[in-house]
Amino acid sequence: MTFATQLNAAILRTGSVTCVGLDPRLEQLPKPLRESVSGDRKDSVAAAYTQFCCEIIDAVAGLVPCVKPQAAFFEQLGPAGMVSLGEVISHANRAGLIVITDGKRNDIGSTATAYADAYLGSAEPDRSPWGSDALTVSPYLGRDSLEPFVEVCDRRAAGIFVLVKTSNPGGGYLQDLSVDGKTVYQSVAELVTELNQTRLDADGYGPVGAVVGATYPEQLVEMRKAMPNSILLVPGFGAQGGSADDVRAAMDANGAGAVVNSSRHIIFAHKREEFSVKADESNWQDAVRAATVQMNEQLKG
Ligand SMILES: O=C(O)c1cc(=O)[nH]c(=O)n1[C@@H]1O[C@H](COP(=O)(O)O)[C@@H](O)[C@H]1O
Repeated sequence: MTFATQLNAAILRTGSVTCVGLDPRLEQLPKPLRESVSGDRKDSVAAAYTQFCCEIIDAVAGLVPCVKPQAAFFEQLGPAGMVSLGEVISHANRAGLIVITDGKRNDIGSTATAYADAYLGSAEPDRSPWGSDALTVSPYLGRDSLEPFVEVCDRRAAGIFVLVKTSNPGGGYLQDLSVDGKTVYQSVAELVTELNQTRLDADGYGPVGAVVGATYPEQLVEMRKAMPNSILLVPGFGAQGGSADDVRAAMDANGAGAVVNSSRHIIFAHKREEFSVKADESNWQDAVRAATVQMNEQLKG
């Protein structure tokens, strides 16, 4: 089964398009985990990140189709953080969640192949060492930097999400530039659609997905039409201000074809007043679950 087929099936099975972003930050961890850390020792922080993310996975398994570990927060800890990232991905694999590793990688073709080999594919027999089902990828180096990823996607039933229109305020600096009568993000969308053409599943989706931010609802409508064969990864919901109304256009007629990411608003829900937890924050997982259910409901409504 291809990546797109699997992700759409998981969306329909769970009745959810929520993607839970795993972006751990030491200072925002719930008390019991913060207190388990000795000093600022990186291996101790990494152990807390592993426990935090694995318990989030246990709390949301069955409620959502996928999780998105953000590699940056693990890399920040050095080698111990990378071990933690590997453990978190494996735990999500075992919990039956689709894993989109957020690394925003890319390079010249031959190096891109190494990134693709490293990250893409969770299924035996040709499982990648990181074991993620998909990876976020930058298009900045051009078509021949994306093709190696797509070839590995073909071999390992994996997917990529190409940065098309990002959620950050400064993204337009390059993405909105006009060249030959179209913007850079529109040109990237055309390339994404082209790469999918010979690779469509029965529902018309290919392995090349696209990132389009919830913070640009008009462009989201435009990009849904421009990339009918791409699963959209829509970040920027919640903490960055994106609302359910802003992302409604991302989903197809079946309510699939897109996932909406929220990181801080779900994983640090113990800090939100509406999800009050005990003073010792020992039941922080209840807040994670409640915030996930709330987001699912908002996106259905
Ligand atoms: O590729 C991404 O996931 C991504 C693309 C983008 O345009 N904007 C964006 O915020 N992201 C990521 O999505 C997550 C958003 O986190 P929250 O703002 O806490 O929900 C972070 O891991 C970002 O790196």
